[in-house]
Formats: sequence, C-alpha cells, structure tokens
Amino acid sequence: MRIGVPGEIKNHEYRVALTPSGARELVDRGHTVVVQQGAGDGAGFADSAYEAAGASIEADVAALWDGAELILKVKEPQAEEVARLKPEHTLFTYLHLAAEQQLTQGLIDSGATCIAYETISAVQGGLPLLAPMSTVAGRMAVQAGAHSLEKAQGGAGVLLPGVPGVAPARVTVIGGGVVGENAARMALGLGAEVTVLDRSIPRLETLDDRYQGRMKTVFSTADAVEEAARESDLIIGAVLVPGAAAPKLITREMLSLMKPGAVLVDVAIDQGGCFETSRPTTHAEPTYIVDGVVHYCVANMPGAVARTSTQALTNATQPFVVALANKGWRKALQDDIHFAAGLNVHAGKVTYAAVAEAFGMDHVPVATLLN
Ligand SMILES: NC(=O)C1=CN([C@@H]2O[C@H](COP(=O)(O)OP(=O)(O)OC[C@H]3O[C@@H](n4cnc5c(N)ncnc54)[C@H](O)[C@@H]3O)[C@@H](O)[C@H]2O)C=CC1
Ligand SMILES: CC(=O)C(=O)O
Ligand SMILES: [Mg+2]
Repeated sequence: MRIGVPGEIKNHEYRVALTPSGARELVDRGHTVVVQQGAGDGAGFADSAYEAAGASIEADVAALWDGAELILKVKEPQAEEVARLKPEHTLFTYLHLAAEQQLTQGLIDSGATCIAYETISAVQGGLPLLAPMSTVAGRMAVQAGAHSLEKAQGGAGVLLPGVPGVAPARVTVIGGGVVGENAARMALGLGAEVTVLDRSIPRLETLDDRYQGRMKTVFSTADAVEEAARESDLIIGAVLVPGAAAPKLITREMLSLMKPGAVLVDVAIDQGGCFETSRPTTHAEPTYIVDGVVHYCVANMPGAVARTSTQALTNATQPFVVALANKGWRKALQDDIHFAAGLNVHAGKVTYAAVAEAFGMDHVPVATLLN
C-alpha cells in the first residue's frame, strides 16, 4: 500500500504520525512510505532517518496526498487538509468530531474513509490509542496549572506544595480516567491536596486502592462540583463520554463561586470542553481570563512535548497501521471489532453513533458496512 505521512500544520503541533522505526516496519512488509520533507523535525526525526528506514521524502504536499491511499496524521485535519481528501483515501488520525460540526461535514463531503484513534476500543476496556496522549496531557495539566497560578499569568499567586507553615494548594480533578489519574498523581507528587471526582464508583475504588487514601475520591454530583469550585485553587477537567461532546460541568455562573485567580485547565477541550466558558486555545496563547478565573484550554497539549509524545503515540498506533496497510481498511476492521469502533465517517456517512447524535445526523452502523 502507498502510505503518506504529511507534516502537521496545527498551531505548535510538533508531533509526527510515524517514526523512522515505524516506517521500517511498513517498508519491510512491502509497503511504500512517503514522508513530507521535515515532517519529523519537531520530534527530532530527520529526513535522513526516514530514508535510512526505506521511506522516501516528498517536498510537494499535494503530490504526497494525491499519491497516497492511506494518510497517517496526528491531529484532526485542518481546512486545507480536508480539501485534499478524496474518496480513495483512508485517513487514520485523531478526529474528535463531536466537537466540530464543520469538520464532520467536511469529512462527509470528502467521501473518504476516516478512522479516529480516540474511539478505537480494547478487549480489556479503555481507549488504547487515546491513552498514551491522555497520559501525557494529564501529566502536563499540572505543570500548566502550576504555571497559570503564578501572579504574572493572572493567577492567584499560589504555589502548589505551599511551604512549611503555609498550606498546600487544593487541586480538584474532575474525571478520574487516564488524564485524571495522571494529573492527580503529578499533583500529589508536588505536594498539593488532591481530590478526584468521578461518576464511576469502580474507578473511584481503583484510585482509592492504588493511592491508599492519599488523594480524596468523591462521587461526582452537581453539589460536589460546586464545592470544588468554591474550594479549589486549580481544577482540571478530564471527563470523557467516548466519542461524545463533553458535558458542561462548571457553568459561567459558578465562576463567581471560585477564588479570584483560581485556574481551570480543561483537558477535555478536544471534545468541546467540560467548563461552559472554555474555548480552544493554542500553545502560542494558551490562557485567557473570564470573571477573574484563568482558563487553559489547549487542544493539543502533547504537541509541546513532541519527542516523548510521538514515541508514545506511534508505539500504540503501530499494530493498527500495519493491519490497515496489510489488509486494507475493510478487512482490517472486519477482523477486529475494537478497531472497527474507530470508523467515524465512510463514503459520506457518519458511522459513529455519538457523533451523529451530537449533530442530529443519520448514522450508519459500522457492522452494516463490513458484511
Ligand atoms: N487537550 C489535549 O491535548 C488532550 C485531551 N485529551 C482529552 O481528555 C479527555 C479525557 O480523556 P481520558 O482520561 O483518556 O478518558 P477516560 O475515559 O480514561 O476517563 C474519563 C473519565 O471521565 C469520567 N466521567 C465521565 N463523565 C463524568 C462526569 N459527568 N463527572 C465526572 N466524571 C465523569 C469517566 O467515568 C471516566 O473515568 C478526553 O476528552 C480526551 O480526548 C486527551 C489527550 C490530550
Ligand atoms: C488526544 C489529542 O487530541 C491529542 O493528543 O492532541
Ligand atoms: Mg480539535
């Protein structure tokens, strides 16, 4: 199969969808891999490393897209990339469609087969292609929050661990999944007082057991969220209903309950955000202030630590990329129902229920396409 790897064009996105080692795995199986010139630079992978792995380098972006059957990316296609998609393409990348109707319509209109990393499931549960980036973003969320709490960033001027004689900051994490656990773990490590809210009791049990009571676990209700708003210095939004738009848990009104200079880090922003006042920001301008509360809502947090993130992401995507290349999308999805859960759009139809539901669109179940 002819596989194309374009350079990422989203603001400060330095990751790349394939490492030279990944390219070698594909080339060794008889596939053709074409990487855009300089695509790996931000993650520390030079063109020469891809060439040594048997890939070729293409400077002309249009030629790369036109010549490829399978396009591997990291972030959701930007408008100029959507315009390059054709019905013959299989696109494999993060999509987060429930947060973006225009993108969803663009993919429908393209006629392409679009498989999202973030909705692929696993036998043991969880989202194996979201998890590595959620681990990164969860760990980064505390760094971002700590920085945003500095006075010069508009924050309250609070140091997370406090100092002897001064109490540590209160950090609340809403959603105790992969992002949430990693954020809570980092905040604990820095000496903050940490509370995790989740509506899954088994999840709260796991966290309680794993951290032996060092973080508080609280069942997530409207009351619990309001109390968190009143008492926290830093709140990290980390909820997910797979494939669906994030529920708005902190309303604009609730900002008035918060301490002046408190910080909201909305990691769930790629699914639309879990705070009403969240809007996507970029690494170039990561924060803004509403009613005295600092908001950090970067939708591609892992892009800033591109070396670590690229390796972690491609470790997870590699078996799926090999299956797509070896078998083509239809057979690869027929052979693996968990992989089939990644199909979001095919030939002008939405194939993921939560995305169709978000926009009141018709939904064609994946199974009907695979028989
Ligand atoms: N901004 C960025 O750069 C990145 C964002 N993300 C996003 O972070 C979000 C979280 O991802 P994961 O941790 O991997 O998901 P996950 O599925 O591991 O965890 C989500 C948790 O939220 C809980 N939850 C759902 N509704 C809730 C509610 N109303 N109240 C409290 N808890 C609730 C679930 O029970 C679950 O434990 C996703 O939207 C993901 O796309 C992930 C990586 C990077
Ligand atoms: C998951 C995601 O959106 C990211 O890694 O950028
Ligand atoms: Mg997005």
